[in-house]
Amino acid sequence: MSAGRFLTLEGGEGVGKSTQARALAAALETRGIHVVLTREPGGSEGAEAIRDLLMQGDVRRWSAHAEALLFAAARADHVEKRIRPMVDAGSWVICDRFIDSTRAYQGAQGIDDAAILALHGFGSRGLLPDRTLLLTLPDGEGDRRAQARDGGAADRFAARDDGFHRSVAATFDRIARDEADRVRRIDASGRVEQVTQRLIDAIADLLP
Ligand SMILES: Nc1ncnc2c1ncn2[C@@H]1O[C@H](COP(=O)(O)OP(=O)(O)O)[C@@H](O)[C@H]1O
Ligand SMILES: Cc1cn([C@H]2C[C@H](O)[C@@H](COP(=O)(O)OP(=O)(O)O)O2)c(=O)[nH]c1=O
Repeated sequence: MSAGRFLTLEGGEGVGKSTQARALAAALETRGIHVVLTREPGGSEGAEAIRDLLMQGDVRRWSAHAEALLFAAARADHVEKRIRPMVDAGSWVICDRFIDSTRAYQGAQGIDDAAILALHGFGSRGLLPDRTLLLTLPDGEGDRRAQARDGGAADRFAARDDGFHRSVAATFDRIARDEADRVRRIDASGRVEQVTQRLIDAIADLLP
């Protein structure tokens, strides 16, 4: 049995993460790879319960610190109950958002990167993906795609200003620069199939 792998997709809202997670899973399945598709927050029973706490209610329901702990707790459950067991069993796990989303989004709320990584070390034993694919679009393009998808429906996280989104994008960029072995920036413009091909090229060295 060949080794399992853990891949994550990251980027702002509407860049095409969930579309590409499905497309990449299908492309890998045609190569005979068993794929598990999952997402955060959520992905295991306990983590989905925490997702409901995070996504519903008033924008000010949680303090930034409480929110960082909830994301870390959800991830700890997801890693222990689902991600690690599936990778250990030889599957390729593709996760729509992971630790870099916490660093970007909770970082944009003033939570220190070192504190987020310390929580990840404790809760998820510091598990990092074999490869992280950071989808990028010009400013505003992801928002337009997300608005076309969601119409007026909004979760607790939708109503944030441009400064917040710029900070999120800047942190993703910094992580991609600092951790270039793990993280690859992918141009998410163009047709879905073109983007999927870029993703496959960016994991070519991991393929069996
Ligand atoms: N390459 C693409 N070109 C145009 N529209 C796209 C493309 N990829 C995804 N979309 C559409 O954009 C919207 C957001 O995509 P989605 O995969 O839900 O993004 P995310 O998971 O990053 O929020 C969806 O309506 C999706 O169908
Ligand atoms: C995983 C994760 C998500 N989030 C936020 C980002 C999104 O605004 C929100 C929900 O993510 P998601 O459902 O993936 O939204 P989208 O499809 O629009 O990308 O949760 C964090 O703030 N921290 C995290 O650790």
